[in-house]
Amino acid sequence: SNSSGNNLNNFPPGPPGLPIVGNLFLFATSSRHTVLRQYGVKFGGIFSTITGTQRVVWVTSYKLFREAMIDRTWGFAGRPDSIFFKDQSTINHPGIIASGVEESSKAVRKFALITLRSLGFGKRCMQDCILQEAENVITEFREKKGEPFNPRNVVALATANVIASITLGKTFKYGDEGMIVVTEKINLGIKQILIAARDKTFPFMKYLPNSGRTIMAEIFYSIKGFLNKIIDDHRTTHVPNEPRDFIDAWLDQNSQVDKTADSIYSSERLPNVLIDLFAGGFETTATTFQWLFAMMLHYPEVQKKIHEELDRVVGASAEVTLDQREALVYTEAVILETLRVYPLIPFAVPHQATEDTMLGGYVIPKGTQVMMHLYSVHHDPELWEDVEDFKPERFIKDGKIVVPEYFVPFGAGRRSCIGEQLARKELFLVFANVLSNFKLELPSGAQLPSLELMQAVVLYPKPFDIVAKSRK
Ligand code: HEM
Repeated sequence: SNSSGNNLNNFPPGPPGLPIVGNLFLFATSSRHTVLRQYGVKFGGIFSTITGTQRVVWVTSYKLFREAMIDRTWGFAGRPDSIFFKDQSTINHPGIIASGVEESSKAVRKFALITLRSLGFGKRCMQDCILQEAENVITEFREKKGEPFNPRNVVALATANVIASITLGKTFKYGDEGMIVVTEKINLGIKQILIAARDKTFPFMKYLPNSGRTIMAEIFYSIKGFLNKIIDDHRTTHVPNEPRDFIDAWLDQNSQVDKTADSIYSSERLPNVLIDLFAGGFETTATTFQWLFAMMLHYPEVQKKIHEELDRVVGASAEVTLDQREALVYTEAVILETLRVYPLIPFAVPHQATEDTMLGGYVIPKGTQVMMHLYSVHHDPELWEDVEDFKPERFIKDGKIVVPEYFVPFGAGRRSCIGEQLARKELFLVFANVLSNFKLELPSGAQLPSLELMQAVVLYPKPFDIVAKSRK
């Protein structure tokens, strides 16, 4: 097989580009998701762009997304080196998000998936951790006493704490060193990714001082220092085979399952895996809450229906738990519809062809970066009726939730999100309990939250304030 990456005889065509900057202009526009979708329609669900020296293939139709992620199994399960910041540690001991398809990486991903699931049923039950954080959110909202506030920081802390309790066995308060590390530093790192990767896209840039790389190196150093202290504490308090959290589970796996000197469950790898759990799970979930709140302000009739359902199923005073999830059909449908309209990682995490692989009749050479434009799939008028409307009912059939296979906010296949179950439980428990306690309103005189999509790896809304009126 041709692995040189130069086999362009049967490569997907694309819009014409300008020299050097190529199709970079495409991504400068704030409506870039609409632009990408339109190119997808024009070129039949797959096209290519050029930025600097890099050719990128874009998949926009569900049919080809499915072919790439499901039918081709490992064919597109790689990750391009260029877009991630890598130092010696992440190259030799990769975490999860940027790792390739070596057996060790597959094993670590599988271990993380199984461990997240089993911790959910264990002593430190996932539901208890989440309900504790929902309680904190409600307390914070109540303390605003009906004054306008930006809900972002409150839900961000709650979301970070859910992951912190499952992985590190502890939670944080505002201003804690830990809170700053897990929310601000890891986030700053995500934002620096693109800057740090510049010199791969434009090779001449490696001769310029690259502040992105320096900042990333510093960020990683301080995050790891912090995590290693927590890991050391675990080593002294850890009881074998009674994992309290993800770190304990890792230590068990290292000492009992894999005794080899170069264990894949090594101390060097653990902080990199933990960082990826925060990087994958924090901003995504926190931002979904912001979109949910924005929807409540935009569609008061939707909020009214949720309140009616909560009052009918749960009653006025009780706490909402997972036992009621199946009965709270409309509330669940609102969460699904929000994720449809605002898929938080609109082009998933970049993929890479692991070998020359067929897709849509084209040959995608080994090493090519391939992007799955989830946003296009979720906004395809041939799949979704009244595609531009916010319509939770589309997920309800005969009084039950029905999720079509082309609903893919978590991706699909070998590299799909490992936090989906956790995220969906968290979104449900926190959102339902907040709405059970409050009616969310627009501050008087304020404009409705903007629904414009900010330009970033994650789909952020512009900041907005809400008023939380107590219902109890
Ligand atoms: C609303 C919440 C979330 C959304 C929308 C979301 C979405 C996604 C998407 C689209 C991907 C990339 C799939 C691909 O590359 O094709 C992904 C990967 C990932 N997510 Fe999530 N995610 C969410 C929450 C979480 C949570 C709570 C965690 C962890 C506890 C998590 C951990 C990860 C990890 C580790 C990966 C990388 C998997 C891999 O590379 O093999 N995510 N997520």
